[in-house]
Amino acid sequence: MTIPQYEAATVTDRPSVNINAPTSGWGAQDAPHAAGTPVMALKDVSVFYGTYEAVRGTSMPIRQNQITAMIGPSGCGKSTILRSLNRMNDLVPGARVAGSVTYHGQDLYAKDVDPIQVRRRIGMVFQKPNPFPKSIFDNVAYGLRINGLKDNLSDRVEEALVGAALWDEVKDKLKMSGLALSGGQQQRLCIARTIAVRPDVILMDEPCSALDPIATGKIEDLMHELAKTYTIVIVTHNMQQAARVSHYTSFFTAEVDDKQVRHGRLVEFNETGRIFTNPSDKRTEDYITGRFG
Ligand SMILES: Nc1ncnc2c1ncn2[C@@H]1O[C@H](COP(=O)(O)OP(=O)(O)OP(=O)(O)O)[C@@H](O)[C@H]1O
Repeated sequence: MTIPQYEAATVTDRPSVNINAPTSGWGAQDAPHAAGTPVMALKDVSVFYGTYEAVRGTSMPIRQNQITAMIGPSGCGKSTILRSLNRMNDLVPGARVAGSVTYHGQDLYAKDVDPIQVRRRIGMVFQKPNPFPKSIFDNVAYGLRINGLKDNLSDRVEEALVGAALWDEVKDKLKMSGLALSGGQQQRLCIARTIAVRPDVILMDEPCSALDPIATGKIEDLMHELAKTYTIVIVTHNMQQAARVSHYTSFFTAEVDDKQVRHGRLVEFNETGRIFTNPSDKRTEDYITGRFG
């Protein structure tokens, strides 16, 4: 396995962020670090569903204001690892995370860390656009209201819709149901809902797989814009998409053990240009050249 080393010290030595402290500002403002420094780090992370070890031994950094893509064949544990980054696996009965996931140097899984605050700082956009059956305005205001961020609600909703490149299309119909929008607009509405609470990191689980090429292009353009403010991790089945949008890429595969059980493994993590032009591992090369997967 080829995983270039990175300096964990750059994460752990940095000033601490109190994950549990509710904030009304940008998460990144709490820890104004230069683009490219690791904001999160996985070290030897394995995720279990009951006794089944779905992914084993994953180590990689997630760098500030960069887009990190996770690619690999179906069932190799990309979504499982993505969900471990904001404790979404806590919601799956029997799921357990071993190893260390840190956010600004703090253990995300420490007993005193509040998973609700974790998910506010590390937001998530899902594969299928999932607006609530509420108005466009209320969809975006939802997270603000439940986090008690009720000041300047209209301004914040507008700011989020502008940030999600949806404002011009919906500014005259904010009371219309979010469900009445097109699929691509719904996904941008979900992105607006996610950024309204000003997270630090945005996790995206195949955000374009239900969208047509034009809507996909808009989300990809938006990701470039969002990366100026946020750190983004995206799971994608689409290698061209990973090559187009991401700065770093991790390639996962599934290994079969002696008992014929499949376990996801991170094969290679590197700058996206390297992964797609000069991968270190033969398995990565075979995958990106379409020889398997
Ligand atoms: N809730 C769950 N309970 C039990 N096993 C699960 C659960 N979720 C995922 N798995 C298993 O964990 C392994 C990794 O699944 P995961 O969805 O993370 O892979 P993936 O690489 O994201 O796949 P895909 O690209 O098809 O979405 C698979 O064997 C899957 O069946």
